Amino acid sequence: MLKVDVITLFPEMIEGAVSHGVLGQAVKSDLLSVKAHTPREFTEDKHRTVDDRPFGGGDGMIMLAEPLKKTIEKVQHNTSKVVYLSPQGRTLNAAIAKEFSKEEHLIFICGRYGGIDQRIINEYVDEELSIGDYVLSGGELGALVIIDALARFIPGVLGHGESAEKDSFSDGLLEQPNFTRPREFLGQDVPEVLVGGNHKVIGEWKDKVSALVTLKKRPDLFREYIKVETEKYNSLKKKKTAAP
Ligand SMILES: NC(=O)c1ccc(NC2CCCC2)nc1
Repeated sequence: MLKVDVITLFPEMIEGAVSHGVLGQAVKSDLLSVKAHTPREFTEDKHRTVDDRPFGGGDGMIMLAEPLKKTIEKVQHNTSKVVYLSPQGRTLNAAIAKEFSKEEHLIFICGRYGGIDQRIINEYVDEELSIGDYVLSGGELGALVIIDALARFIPGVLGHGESAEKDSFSDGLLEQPNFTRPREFLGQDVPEVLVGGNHKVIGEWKDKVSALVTLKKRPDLFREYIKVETEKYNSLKKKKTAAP
């Protein structure tokens, strides 16, 4: 079972977010473990200080190395992968989420204020990860986005039949439009094909519309999809001609 430890000054942010919905169910069913730890537990001064002014001046405070070191060393073991949430990291995508879902133990370090002491990054961090090109007030929302995205790849987290492999982005295409009751709403009907019940025709419709939606909204993804599918087709053809 994948174990996730989140190092954060606001443990309730993490605990609250992983106790609802699909994530909450996954934690309850022991498919995933998510625990939060605050460096404040490892301070010794009466103000429980976790930050200090940066050498060289500049705005904002920096998180002290010592409380972070103690927190990391409390949860770390030899198979841990330590990830620091930062705009300087590679940007999260479905492939990275899938990769992370295969880890045994993830430790997410969530910075606050102006960041953390560089010596912690040098000594403990295996990789920095970003959820996009913007600055946030803390790493917690980044950690939660990654935890949500990776959980979908853990067998059993999504209902049977559903799978993250069928998520848009996992097959490289955006999803077709979805409808539920009533059949007519705001003067708009549900596409006939979807109420026809012919699963082969419905599947073909979904594939076609999914490709068209992607072509229209994300032509970059569509080009990549065509490239990947063409490579698959060519390698299949090569195998067929090569095989006796
Ligand atoms: N784009 C991101 O994934 C991201 C991560 C952390 C962050 N802020 C943190 C980093 C150090 C102090 C606050 N901002 C943005």
